[in-house]
Amino acid sequence: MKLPSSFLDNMKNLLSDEYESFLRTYDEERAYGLRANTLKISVEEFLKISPFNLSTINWSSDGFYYKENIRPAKSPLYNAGLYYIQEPSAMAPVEFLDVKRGHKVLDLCAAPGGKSIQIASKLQGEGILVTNDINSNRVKALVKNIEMYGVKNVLVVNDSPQRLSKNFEGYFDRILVDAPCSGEGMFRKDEGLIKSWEKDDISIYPNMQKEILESASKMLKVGGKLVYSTCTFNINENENIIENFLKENNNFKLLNIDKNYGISEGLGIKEVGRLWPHKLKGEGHFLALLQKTDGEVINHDLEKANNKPPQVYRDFEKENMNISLEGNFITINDNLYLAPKDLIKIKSLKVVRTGLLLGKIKKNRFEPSQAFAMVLKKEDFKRVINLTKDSTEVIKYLKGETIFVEGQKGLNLITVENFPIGFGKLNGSTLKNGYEKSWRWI
Ligand SMILES: C[S@@+](CC[C@H](N)C(=O)[O-])C[C@H]1O[C@@H](n2cnc3c(N)ncnc32)[C@H](O)[C@@H]1O
Repeated sequence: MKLPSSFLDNMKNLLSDEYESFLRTYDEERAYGLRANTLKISVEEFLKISPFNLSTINWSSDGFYYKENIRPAKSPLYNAGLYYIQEPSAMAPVEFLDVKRGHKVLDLCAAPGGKSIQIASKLQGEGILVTNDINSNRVKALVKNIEMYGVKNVLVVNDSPQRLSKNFEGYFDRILVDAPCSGEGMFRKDEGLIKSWEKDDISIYPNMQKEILESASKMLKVGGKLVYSTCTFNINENENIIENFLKENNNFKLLNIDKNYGISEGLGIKEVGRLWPHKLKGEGHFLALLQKTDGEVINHDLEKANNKPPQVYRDFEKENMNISLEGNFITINDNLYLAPKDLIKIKSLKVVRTGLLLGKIKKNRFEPSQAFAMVLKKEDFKRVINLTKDSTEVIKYLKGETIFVEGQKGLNLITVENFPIGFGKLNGSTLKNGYEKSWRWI
């Protein structure tokens, strides 16, 4: 791997005695990780059905290393949203955010959504997750992941931190700022990033990070906690950002990150955490935990809750389901959503998902969405066709092909090893494939 000489000079300056040992990591295998999605499966149950050889990641409650030769995205269990593939050190920021059930949490720079899903699994369906990214292309991946992993209590937003801060002043218990950065910790994972690092002007990041953190801080409640993280080694994007922020915001204090599992002190700041590839099995991350100690307490106007769904939706439930959903139903452009509770009135923000997208209201019927299938349990649906993870049928289903199976006529929930992956309509033994087109295997 050919690393830019200016990068190596910077690292030598930062690491002095440790530089040689850091440099050697580029000749070693990188770390591969995945996290069980505890919204759908417990860690114990996951380990029972997982076909992979896994070992524990110490700083994560549900994260595991896997070996390079395994391709976990090629198992149908992945499409059931049972695990997320995530670089091991990227699992640390949410572990230190101290998210509790019922919290209101913001993930401000969220796409493609690995850390949002991790936050959602800590919330376990209680409270609310607002997940945002400014980049409209990357938001598409964020939406897909939110849906595939079965997150319901969510607002997906595609807007700027500044505009968000006008809506959510003093609203959140927890905020994650996983900031855009020069990505120096990603070189082993993606060599293409070395070229971008050389080509791009990385000096733009500190100002961008400063502005994002400033907007984020306005949205935190008094007493609330914020994690600022990056996947770069550059001190200007890490310790210096925090030092400068604390100088300008004396209503914030820095909390200590426990230095277990090979996590190190920061450069010149003891409280922050550094995950170095030469000190633990991970590609590298920086994280700082801040708490707001003082500020204005804001009361927000809440949206009217408990809107009823249209009758066609209730008819659909009666015909197909063993459960009936309760909550606040909202229709936007013929799309029916189950909105999160305690939603505040939103003014002029680009919201792409207001809770769970249940489906489309057509003239006199309701058509369920892929996202709806992904939040169900097999016992919620009247007709279920279960496929085994190693069957040719499940692969064909994921490719969008017609399959031939036994079952009851009508709309069926299709499951793999009893975990939902989508819908299909059975007529005789022919299953019309309902798997979302944009999710299909190619
Ligand atoms: C490090 S990545 C986030 C990774 C993500 N947290 C995850 O775990 O999957 C940083 C993200 O910040 C987004 N971004 C860049 N500028 C931003 C801004 N001003 N406000 C919000 N997001 C921004 C980028 O589009 C990018 O998706």
